[in-house]
Amino acid sequence: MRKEDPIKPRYTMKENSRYMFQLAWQQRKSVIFIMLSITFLSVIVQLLELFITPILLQQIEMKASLYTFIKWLILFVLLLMSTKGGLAYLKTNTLLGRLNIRIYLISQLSQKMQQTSYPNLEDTRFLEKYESANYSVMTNGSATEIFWETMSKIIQNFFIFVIYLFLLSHLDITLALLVGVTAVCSFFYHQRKNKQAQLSRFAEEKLMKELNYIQQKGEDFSYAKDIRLFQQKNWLKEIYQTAFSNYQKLMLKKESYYLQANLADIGLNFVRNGIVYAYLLYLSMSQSWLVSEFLLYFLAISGFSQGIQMILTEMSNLNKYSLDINHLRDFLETEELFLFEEGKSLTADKHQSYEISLRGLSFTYPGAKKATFEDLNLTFHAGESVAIVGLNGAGKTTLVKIICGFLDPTHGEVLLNGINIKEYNRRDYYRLFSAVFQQFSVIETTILENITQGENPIQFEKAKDCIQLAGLQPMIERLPQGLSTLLGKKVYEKGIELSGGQIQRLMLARALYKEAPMLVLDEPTAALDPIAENDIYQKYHQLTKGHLAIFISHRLASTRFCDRVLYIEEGKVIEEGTHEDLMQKNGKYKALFEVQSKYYQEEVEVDGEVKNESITDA
Ligand SMILES: Nc1ncnc2c1ncn2[C@@H]1O[C@H](COP(=O)(O)OP(=O)(O)OP(=O)(O)O)[C@@H](O)[C@H]1O
Repeated sequence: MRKEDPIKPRYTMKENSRYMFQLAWQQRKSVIFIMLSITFLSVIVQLLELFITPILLQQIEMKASLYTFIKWLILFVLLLMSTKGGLAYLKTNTLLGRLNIRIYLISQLSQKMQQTSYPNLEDTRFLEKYESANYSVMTNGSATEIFWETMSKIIQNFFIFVIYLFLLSHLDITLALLVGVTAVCSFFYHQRKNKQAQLSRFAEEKLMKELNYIQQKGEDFSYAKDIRLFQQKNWLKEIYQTAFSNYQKLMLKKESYYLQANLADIGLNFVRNGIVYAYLLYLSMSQSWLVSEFLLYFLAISGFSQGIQMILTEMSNLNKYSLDINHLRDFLETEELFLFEEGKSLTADKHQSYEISLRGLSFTYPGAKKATFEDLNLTFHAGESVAIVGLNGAGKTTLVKIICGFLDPTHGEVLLNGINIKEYNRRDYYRLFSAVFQQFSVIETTILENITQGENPIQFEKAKDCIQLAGLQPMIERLPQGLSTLLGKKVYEKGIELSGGQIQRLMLARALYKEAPMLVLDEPTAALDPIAENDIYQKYHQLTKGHLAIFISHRLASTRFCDRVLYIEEGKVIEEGTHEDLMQKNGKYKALFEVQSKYYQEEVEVDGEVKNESITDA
């Protein structure tokens, strides 16, 4: 479990501020200029507001003419109107720029998630880092956007502080000191309470995650059937309410800290103002000031004290935002386990031969007590098709993840034509594989784009061939929009939902379109009916000739098309050979095959007649 109090931040407040300025300089320079202009105009407004009443009052005291009085009044009103108008304009104008910077950071986060070394995605600490980083870009009030407002307030109040200090030091330095010291005291108290409230931040994030999770699952279409059938409504509601009530308790505690800090502030202000104003009154009486003079100093004192407090409060806010920016940078700068651009480059060439060897390979999942593989030695020869079979949990998918370079072995190595794959740019290595995995990744866009994966220009003829081979053609012909039909209903109202088998065919078409030199299929036909499965495996057999192809399938009919079958049990290859070899061996493979073949009876309708036929005998 993560510690509540964050460890020493990697970057200081100054470094994070510089980071934000550099980012704005690269992405949107106007954000910096507008922030400085807002600061300048805010100082002007504040000074105008300070001087307007004392100067007008002074005109009355000096019995100035009505013309002079009105002249001053109009001057102030015009100045105030133009600066405030300018301020309003700039504040609206800066929003888009700030949003742009935040959106740029969101895209950086998303890219890191999409491209990070695969094991990171299974690492809880990395995922937690992502959650924390996300917090700093989530809304308009998040650190990376609000930073500019805070920075502007700090600079603005610093100028106000200097101007007022100059004004007050002319009057009496004790007064300036008194205001300064009391403001600093109240700041430190505030700071302590803020820190206590901040401590609940990680617990808050965790509870928010839980609440969002339940809410999302409740709205997720793929859960809709189970929720109804298993009557999960009340159960989900109960989980949500428990999390919500914990969240409420936490918020109440947090608010109580803020309340205590605010009450202390009010008390301290009261005492300070009492002392300071009494002293000011004493000075004004002993030195026979004009009312306008008294008013000017009175306003200057409250402005000065407010200025100091604002600087300190905004510095404390900046510190808080800096911690958030730290989380963001920490995540973006998380070291990669694999080599990417720094690795040797590779080009996917479908005419080249590729051989993959596993040497002394052991693999243990992080936190697992038992190794999934221990000292495994295997070679997948160029051009052969290999079937990996075995019972649930034997390690088939893990093996494929290691071969494809998603997981690195804990010990031993994976060699590509004799060279450790760790030396290559991992992104280039991925180009060598076409794959269909158990979990589908359909993007809600057109059928064609799902197959061609953003390739530009699209090779229409190749796409059509792949559709034909994957057996999607009859389905597409029935759709009025054909290949341009949109998939899914989350984004497009007119999108269509595909059946499990149709999605599997779509994934096959996508894998074929990629035309990579090696093919990996992890349960590629699980959602297909036996006739379609048989048909597809026959096609694979022709398609993969000359290419290394690795199949994982629980349907043992598929193994007959393969040059070699590996039967895996508890991370070890216990039987190996052709289908015929293993049948002759009379071992576990044969036993499994016989259990299955009983069910492989199909009814094939030929010319209107229904015939019984066993696929396994075909
Ligand atoms: N991310 C993970 N973290 C920890 N253990 C895992 C992880 N993924 C898989 N395992 C474990 O590793 C073992 C092998 O799993 P794997 O998915 O490779 O088996 P499989 O042969 O593909 O199973 P199936 O036929 O059910 O798909 C199992 O005991 C599984 O619980």
